[in-house]
Formats: sequence, structure tokens, C-alpha cells
Amino acid sequence: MESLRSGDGRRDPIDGPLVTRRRELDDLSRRAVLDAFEPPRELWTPPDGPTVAGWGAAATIDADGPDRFDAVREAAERLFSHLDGDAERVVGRPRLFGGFAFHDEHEPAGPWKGFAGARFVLPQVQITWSDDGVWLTVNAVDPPDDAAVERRLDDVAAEISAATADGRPGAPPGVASRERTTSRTEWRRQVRAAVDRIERGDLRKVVLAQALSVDLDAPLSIPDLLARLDRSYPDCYRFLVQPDEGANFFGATPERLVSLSGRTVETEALAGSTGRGDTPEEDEWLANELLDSEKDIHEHELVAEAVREQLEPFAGSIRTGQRTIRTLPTVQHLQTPITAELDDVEHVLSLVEALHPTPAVGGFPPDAAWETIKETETFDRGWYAAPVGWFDAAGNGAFAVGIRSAVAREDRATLFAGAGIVADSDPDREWDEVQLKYGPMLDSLE
Ligand SMILES: C=C(O[C@H]1C=CC=C(C(=O)O)[C@@H]1O)C(=O)O
Repeated sequence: MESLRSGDGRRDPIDGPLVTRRRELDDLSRRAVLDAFEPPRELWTPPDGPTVAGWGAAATIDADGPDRFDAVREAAERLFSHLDGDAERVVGRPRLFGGFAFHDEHEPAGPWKGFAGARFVLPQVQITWSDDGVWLTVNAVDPPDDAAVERRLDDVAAEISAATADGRPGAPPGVASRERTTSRTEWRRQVRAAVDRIERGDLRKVVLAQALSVDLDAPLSIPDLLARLDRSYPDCYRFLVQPDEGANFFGATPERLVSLSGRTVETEALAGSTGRGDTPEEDEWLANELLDSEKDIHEHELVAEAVREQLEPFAGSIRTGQRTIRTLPTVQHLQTPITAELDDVEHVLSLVEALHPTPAVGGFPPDAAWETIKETETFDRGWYAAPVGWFDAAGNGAFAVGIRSAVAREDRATLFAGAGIVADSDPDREWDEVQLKYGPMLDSLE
């Protein structure tokens, strides 16, 4: 089921034209932009490529259930079919931002209130920081006339030029109390049960996750939080999705799900983890141990194989790069880049649907893994570990996997982290790994 609505609540605005106007701006800090605008806002800051911030909703696409990927694509195609032609390829072109829930049985309740099974927003105001400058774009569906959109562009440009906040982040709010979904004893039982199932033979890997709810000492400032993540995680995808209800889903994820530009696809396998050492020598020792670990190589190769298999129906050629170490501030991972050239023009959402969930966040085979996750986990994954990103009118786009993430409302946040369980998994080592993976979000809050 899909619904499409404009920012002011009218249903189905797709019969009117989609008018978009843009203008180059002097450089300005992302922090200033986020400070200047009230929710709903989106932010997408990848390690490679333009940063885009969005504010307001010119149109919103919501979809639920098993057809949600198709429903979003079809609604977007209808919306973009009314776009002024020359806006298709330029910097600052209109993009739909959003993401999906991990599973199509998702219910938007509890901390996930406001998050549909899929939600994409065409912002009313979009700011793009790229190698070709900073661009302000104003999008409107069915405006009274084009001049109204141009006036809005003038007004927003004036408002933004008055924004003064610099990029320096304020202090974290602090954590007053913590509550785990899963005790260490319960985790040991869960991992042992998963290993038993793997030994019985119908499951090879499952990624089990935990959630950690924290009460904050002060209400969360999202602009400050994102500025802190910019400083600590410049090599990760930093994202914010903020639907109308004031809920925030954010993260600093190292994992690219897929990006599509023309017919070129970039993706990766990221799985298999170890900690960081206290010295460069210790770091290197841990990295070498990971590179040689049969357990982690098995856990990792299941992901690489599944990614290649899912791409095969689309791609004439698939190239697998070298397996190396990805070093992050709290953990190190095995990483293999995978690239492909498509046989035909495809929409990035077709690739997102084919790849999600990879065995880096679900498991293998997928159905047995999902069954195990559902039987084991006592909390709702919501949008954790699911695709988050953007796409444009041509069907190009970029999606990350929403891990190292949290959902927050006012002064309460829920953090998520998981670990891949295979036959050789040791429950206590997997427990320690999960605690390290909370690091990016916990450090940005306390
Ligand atoms: C599921 C998570 O991480 C995945 C990505 C990298 C390494 C992983 C691992 O070694 O288990 C996980 O597959 C998470 O951070 O919540």
C-alpha cells in the first residue's frame, strides 16, 4: 500500500507540475542550516559525494507491506514525471530521501512511531554541498505559479544567509540511565540456540542484535549531535531521518548497501569484526588476527557470495576487490569492495530490494535467518540495519545500511547493535563485539 501526500496534507498532488528552482550560495556550515530549520529534516553526508540537507516536505511517499519497494518506485516515477526537464542531471537536482524498515511486517509503534515501512520525502528546501559549490534548491508540487517558487527561493536564501552558527559541536547531553533489552545470560542462551540451529544444518549464519535504551540528562540537540559525528566519523555515512512526529533516526554507518550512477554499481561485503588496540602495534596485531580468522572469513564470505548472487540477474560483469581491513574508531572489520556494470538501465531501488538484507545484517539462508531473528529478538528492529539513502528522477542513488544507529525522541534514545553468529561463535566474544558497536552512538550522547 502506498500513499503520496504533499507537505500541506493534500492527498495525491502528483497531477500538478513539480517545480524546482535552484541558486548557488556562498559556503555555509551544515550546522547553521540544521539550526535554521525546524523538523522535518533530513541529512545525508557520505564519505564520498555531495552532502545534502533537506527541510520540509514538498511530497511524502509512504508504503508498507511486501510491495513497498515497488510502491515507492512507482509513486516516485509518477511524481518525477512532472519535473521540469532540465533539472534531471544538475547539482542540486531534486532527490527523494528516506529509507525502509528492516522487515515488511514492521509496525510504526514505540520508538518507531512515525516511521512507516518505507518513507521518502522530497524536501521543500534542499541544500547540496558538492565539488561544484553549495546549491540551494526549492521544490514545490503544484504551486500557484512558478513565480511563487522563485519568491520562496529568494526568501529562503535570505534566511540562510542570516544563519550564523559555526561547525563547532556543543557538548553531548549525557546519559542518566541505561536499560538493556538483553542481559548477558539471555544473550548467551540466544547465541547458543542459534549455534545449535546452525549445527542442525538449515541455517549457516544469523545476525542477532540487541537494543540499549538511554535516558538523557538533557534534550538532544540534533545539529550538535550531527556535528559531533562529522568530527568523529568522517569516513562513515552520517544520516538523519526526521519524520513529522519529531522522532529522529540517525547514525554514522560504515556500510554502503549500494550506489548506482548510470550503469555502474558499487557495493561491498562488510562483516567480521575485532576491537582496536591501545597502540598501533596492537591494532596491527588484531587486524592480522582478523585477516587470518577462519571464523570471520566464513562469516564475511557468506556476505560477499550473497551480494554477488543478488547482483547477477542485473549485471553483465561483477568485480570483487581484495579483502582488507576497515579500521574505525571503536572496531575493525573485514571489507571487500564489489562493483558491477548493469546490462540495462535499472532503478537503484531494484538493487536495494534485491540486496536487502545482506547476510551482514540478516543471515543465510535469508528465510531461516529471519525466522531465527523473529523468534529470538525481543525488540523491534524498526529501521535499524535497513536501507537508508536517496534517489533521483533518473533512478540513480545511494543507500547505506542503517547500523551504528539510534532512534531518539526528546530526552530518550534507543541504540542498536548486532553481531554475525556462525557455527564457531563464542557468546562472550560476540557480546563484547556488540558493546563496541554501540560505541559510535553512545560516545555521541554521553
Ligand atoms: C550488524 C552490525 O554490524 C554488521 C556490520 C559489520 C560487521 C558485522 C559483524 O562482524 O558481525 C555485522 O555484520 C551492527 O553494527 O549492528
